[in-house]
Amino acid sequence: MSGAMTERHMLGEDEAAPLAGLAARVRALTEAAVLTGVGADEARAVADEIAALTERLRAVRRDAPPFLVTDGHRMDRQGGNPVTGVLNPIAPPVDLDVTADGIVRAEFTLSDVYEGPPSYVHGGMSAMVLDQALGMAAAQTGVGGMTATLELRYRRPTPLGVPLTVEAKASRVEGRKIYASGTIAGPDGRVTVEATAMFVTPQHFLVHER
Ligand SMILES: CCCCCCCCCCCC(=O)SCCNC(=O)CCNC(=O)[C@H](O)C(C)(C)COP(=O)(O)OP(=O)(O)OC[C@H]1O[C@@H](n2cnc3c(N)ncnc32)[C@H](O)[C@@H]1OP(=O)(O)O
Repeated sequence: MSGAMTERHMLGEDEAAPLAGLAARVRALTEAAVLTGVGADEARAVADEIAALTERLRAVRRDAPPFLVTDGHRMDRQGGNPVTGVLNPIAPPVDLDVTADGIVRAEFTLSDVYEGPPSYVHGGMSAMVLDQALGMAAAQTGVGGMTATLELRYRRPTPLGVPLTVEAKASRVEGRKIYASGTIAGPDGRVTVEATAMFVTPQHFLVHER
C-alpha cells in the first residue's frame, strides 16, 4: 500500500525511459485485451503468459510509485499519476503543459479503453482529466491543494479516438482556497465538457512548503 508520506524513489531519465516503455506496452496490451476477438483457448494461454510476466515484475517491488527527476512542472514528477503518468498504463497519458500566463493545456486522444456510453468517452474519465488539469492550474498560483469541489457540465458527448484539447486556468485565490475552471473540446473546437473547481491547501502543505 502506498501512503502520501512514503519516501519516493527518484528516477533519472535512464531509469525512467525503459519503465515508460514498459507502461506503453501494457497500455497497448490493455487496448488489445478490450478489443480482442481471439477464442477461449488463446485467451487462456495469453492470460497465463501475462501472469508469468506479472510475477517477474513483482520480483522487485517498491513501496510507492516513484517520482521522476525533471526540471519541469511540479506534477510532471509523479510518474504513476493516472492522468499524466508515463509510468502508469492506465494513464492515456495526458501531457499537460503550462504556458507563461498559467494556462494548463494538452492535446490528447482517448482510446476505446475509456468508453462510457457506446462510442463516447466515459464521463468519469473526462472528470479525472479535468480534475488533474484544474489542479495543476491551481498549483500555478503557488502551493496548490486538494480538490474540495469539482462541478462538471457535460454539454455534448466527447468522442473517442480523435484529438481532444483540455485547457484550465486558476481564476482567484482566497486564503487557502484556489478557484479554477477549464474545458475539454473536440477536434472541431466545440466544448464538450466544462468544469469549475475549488482546491483547498491543507495546512500541512504549507508547513512542507515554507
Ligand atoms: C501540491 C501539488 C499539487 C500539484 C497539482 C495537483 C493536481 C492534482 C489533481 C488531483 C487532485 C485530487 O484529486 S485531490 C483528491 C480528491 N480530494 C480529496 O480527497 C480531498 C479530501 N478532503 C480533504 O482532504 C479536506 O477536506 C480538505 C483539504 C479539502 C479541506 O480540509 P481542511 O484544510 O481541514 O479544511 P477546513 O479548514 O475545514 O476548511 C477550510 C475552508 O475550506 C472550506 N472547505 C473545505 N472543504 C470544503 C468542501 N469540500 N467544499 C466546500 N468548502 C470546503 C471550509 O468551509 C473552509 O472555509 P472558510 O470557513 O475558511 O470560508
